[in-house]
Amino acid sequence: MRFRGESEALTRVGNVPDQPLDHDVRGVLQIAPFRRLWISLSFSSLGDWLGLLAITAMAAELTTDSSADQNYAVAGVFILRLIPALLFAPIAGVVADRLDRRMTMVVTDVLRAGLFVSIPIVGSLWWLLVATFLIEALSLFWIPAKEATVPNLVPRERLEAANQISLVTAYGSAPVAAGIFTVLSLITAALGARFEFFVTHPASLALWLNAATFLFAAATIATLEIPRDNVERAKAENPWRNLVEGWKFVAQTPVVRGLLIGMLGAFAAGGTVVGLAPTFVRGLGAGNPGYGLLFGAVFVGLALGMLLGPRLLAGLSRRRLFAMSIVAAGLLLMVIAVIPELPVVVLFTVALGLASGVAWVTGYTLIGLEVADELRGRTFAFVQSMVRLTLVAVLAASPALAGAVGRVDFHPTDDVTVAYSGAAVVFLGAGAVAAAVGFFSYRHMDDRKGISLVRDVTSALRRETPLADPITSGFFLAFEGGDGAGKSTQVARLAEWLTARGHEVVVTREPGATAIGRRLRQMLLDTQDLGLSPRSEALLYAADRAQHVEEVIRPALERGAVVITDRYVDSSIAYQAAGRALSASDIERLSRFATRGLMPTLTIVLDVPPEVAAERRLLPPDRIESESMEFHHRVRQGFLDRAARRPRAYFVVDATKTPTEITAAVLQRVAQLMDESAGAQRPGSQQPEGSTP
Ligand SMILES: Nc1ncnc2c1ncn2[C@@H]1O[C@H](COP(=O)(O)OP(=O)(O)OP(=O)(O)O)[C@@H](O)[C@H]1O
Ligand SMILES: Cc1cn([C@H]2C[C@H](O)[C@@H](COP(=O)(O)O)O2)c(=O)[nH]c1=O
Repeated sequence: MRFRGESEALTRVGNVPDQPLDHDVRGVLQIAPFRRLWISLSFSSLGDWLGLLAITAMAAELTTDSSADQNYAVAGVFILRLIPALLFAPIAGVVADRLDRRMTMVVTDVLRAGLFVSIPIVGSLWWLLVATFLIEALSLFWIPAKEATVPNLVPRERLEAANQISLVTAYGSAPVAAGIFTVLSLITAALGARFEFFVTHPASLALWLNAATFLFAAATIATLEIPRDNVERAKAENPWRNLVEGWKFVAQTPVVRGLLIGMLGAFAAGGTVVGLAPTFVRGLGAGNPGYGLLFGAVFVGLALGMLLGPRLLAGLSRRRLFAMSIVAAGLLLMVIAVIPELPVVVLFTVALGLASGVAWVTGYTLIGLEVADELRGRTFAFVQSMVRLTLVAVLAASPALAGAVGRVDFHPTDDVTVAYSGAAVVFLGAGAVAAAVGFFSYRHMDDRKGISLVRDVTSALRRETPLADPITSGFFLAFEGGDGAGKSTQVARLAEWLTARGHEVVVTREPGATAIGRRLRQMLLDTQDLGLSPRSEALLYAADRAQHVEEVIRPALERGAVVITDRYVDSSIAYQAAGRALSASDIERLSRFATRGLMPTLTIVLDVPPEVAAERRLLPPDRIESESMEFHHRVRQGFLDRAARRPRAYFVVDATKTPTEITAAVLQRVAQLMDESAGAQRPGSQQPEGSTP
């Protein structure tokens, strides 16, 4: 089969979700199928941790010769847990995409249970190592099946909450497992007084309980219905092609590539911390207690990041949040490396964990949101195997690197020397690499180019309506000015000129370009005194604008048309803020809400003294035209002030000139703008930096 293009293989990309992401964890647990998957996951995770503790303990017990042999046996367990990822992860992805994911999870849970039961029964080191390898290989098939299932069970807006609870459960079950293991060890010791078996096999109870958790997990999802999309398409391929298609998809899709690179950078930095933390802490003069503190700090931060980060920045593009958190993690690691004070290091380590937690949960959410069901298993599996590969490489290389670097003395002044350990220097490098990777990832996958990141983050923190996705086609022009300035005349002339040059031109106006807008216009301009308050007036203009953008402007720009509007946001700032003396920032916020931040590329202001404009009037004045001259002077000043603040986005024309002179100036400016944009394809812009609607 031909490799399908990115657009087909990605689900609808929701950089700003239609509905805000819902982080109500209790709400997501009320979705019955997800709740069952989560219960199953909780038991499997508990089993995983318990299994790790029991197997490593038993490996040491089965090797009684010397402590060196015991260390090798335990290290062997860890290595055997990593190797299957390198061998089987790609196949596991194909299985997750082709086969029934529920069956995959049930079968792997049951087989893992059987293997755990067998370890104490066989009771030999070689079988323990073989079983460890097989268990890990089975987990590799279980993980992508589970990860790829979550998006099938919860609506898009709840996916992040589902990932948050899944990840927190997966890692939160570690201390629970440790507690259970301790209690079971005490029970085993007591049983050992009566049964010889428990003296020779002290980890058996833990391993059997562990087997029971896997059986329970399997039973929980045995009857779970998992809706699938396009699974037939994946099945129709031969498995080899499935595999190649998965790799191609990851390699050729910028967002997935960006995600992968970001995750690998983050894990490389994380691996460095894990590998070098003991030496680093020793360099700070703190021994094991300091190491424990640092270890705990990472996990506290991770939990906080997973739970709070995405909620705090709910309105921010997930791609941006992902890349930003990796950059932040890298920078924090650099700070940790250069500050030789344990309390400060612990504090920054919490922050580092927090940033990593955000990156982790966001990365998972992004894959779930953006990768189509039929490719999701392979994508998760690919990410998983690359992450493990990176971890192995970093864990192996970082101590050697730190050793090679050795102690570095830094002399800020002649009589002050600050000594950095090799570990600190490697931390510094790893942090710089992670920050650079995060930045690269940001550039690679940014879905809001042209929108200031600071602006996006601020509005997310303030819980403001997120700006809409940038429009990358069409051209958006607005005419503004007082009543009778000559806008309609110039709009018509410009439209004629552009049409003659082959553009699709949509001429529109405010208020009244839609059915709802026409009714609002009647209310707004009716000279009969309805007692309309300034605030109601502002809201009615904003309502007209929201409808206008949704129904007329956005669709036309998306078609690639040139939209020319006779009045837009600036009229509200000039009339309702300057004219009616309402707060300009209130009106700006209202307009931003109405337009989701869509602003013209160029606003042409026809400037004319109100007295001159009034003389041009042929019809009786409407409600607003009937306002006092002072009002109209404030309005004129309102337009001019706004244009003066952003001269590049405005073109002010002296509208006392003849219509022909004005047209010539307008055409020249528009032609110049279009020439400038020809290379860059400048669309209706999305609130360029520093602008407010
Ligand atoms: N530069 C000009 N000099 C003199 N008269 C003009 C000029 N431009 C337009 N006019 C005339 O002024 C009147 C108002 O023009 P036009 O309808 O284009 O203004 P407008 O800004 O759209 O008005 P409104 O805001 O009330 O809709 C028309 O009769 C038009 O022919
Ligand atoms: C969009 C907009 C308009 N107004 C005022 C300005 C004019 O007096 C009328 C519209 O009449 P026109 O003949 O179509 O120019 O409405 C306003 O006060 N606030 C606005 O946001």
